[in-house]
Amino acid sequence: MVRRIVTDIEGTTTSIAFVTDTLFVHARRALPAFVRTHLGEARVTSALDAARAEAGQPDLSDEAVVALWLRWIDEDRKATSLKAIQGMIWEEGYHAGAYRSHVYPDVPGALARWKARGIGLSVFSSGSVLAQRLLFGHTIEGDLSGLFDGWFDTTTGKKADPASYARIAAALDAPPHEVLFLSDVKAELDAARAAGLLRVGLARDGASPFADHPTARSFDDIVIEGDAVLVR
Ligand SMILES: CSCCC(=O)C(=O)COP(=O)(O)O
Ligand SMILES: [Mg+2]
Repeated sequence: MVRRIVTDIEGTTTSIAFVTDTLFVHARRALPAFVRTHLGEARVTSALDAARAEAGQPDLSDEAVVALWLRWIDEDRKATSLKAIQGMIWEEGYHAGAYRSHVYPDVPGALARWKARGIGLSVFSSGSVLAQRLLFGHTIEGDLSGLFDGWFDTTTGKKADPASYARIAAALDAPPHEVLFLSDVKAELDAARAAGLLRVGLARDGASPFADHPTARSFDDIVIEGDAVLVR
């Protein structure tokens, strides 16, 4: 029986274009001034220190960390410290009404249907838990954040590491074979399978199907019948 669904965000619930062209562009533009303005706040100090640890360079100045973060944005590095500072910047953007997040049109209905059947819904994304809550709280389809009761980011582990999925299943108090993971990235689907989870790959916007994972073009293609997960 599928008791839990855990979904990725970028490329799965939400277009890659929204994340790269809106969120990453805004974070890149706002980052230097944000760090200057909020320097000394515990959460910013902690993100700066985490970046120094991730870089293995404990003596980096604050300005050097900002430069490093900008480079990591350009390289799409999923560094936990970068994701933490991006979440804080996006919070200001969402609250100022600068943007609302994209979700594919099939997402709200499918999530609501699954939840109504008693399936618990969680998120596993490289974006920080703050960024995840903000994204689903400010979508073009309204506030979807209340549909979820579990939020996991890279503080749980890397998305290509099977141990992360074992940890998530344990945190959700569900055996791995009763947890369905949805993602657009093969390495993540491979890792979820290695940990014993069910999985469906999403091939959005004309992407090629996965060779070795069941593939859906939209959440509406996913049919859950007892123990079985079928793709139409
Ligand atoms: C939580 S919104 C921003 C998502 C993000 O920063 C990112 O890098 C996308 O990662 P995902 O694991 O959702 O593909
Ligand atoms: Mg993704």
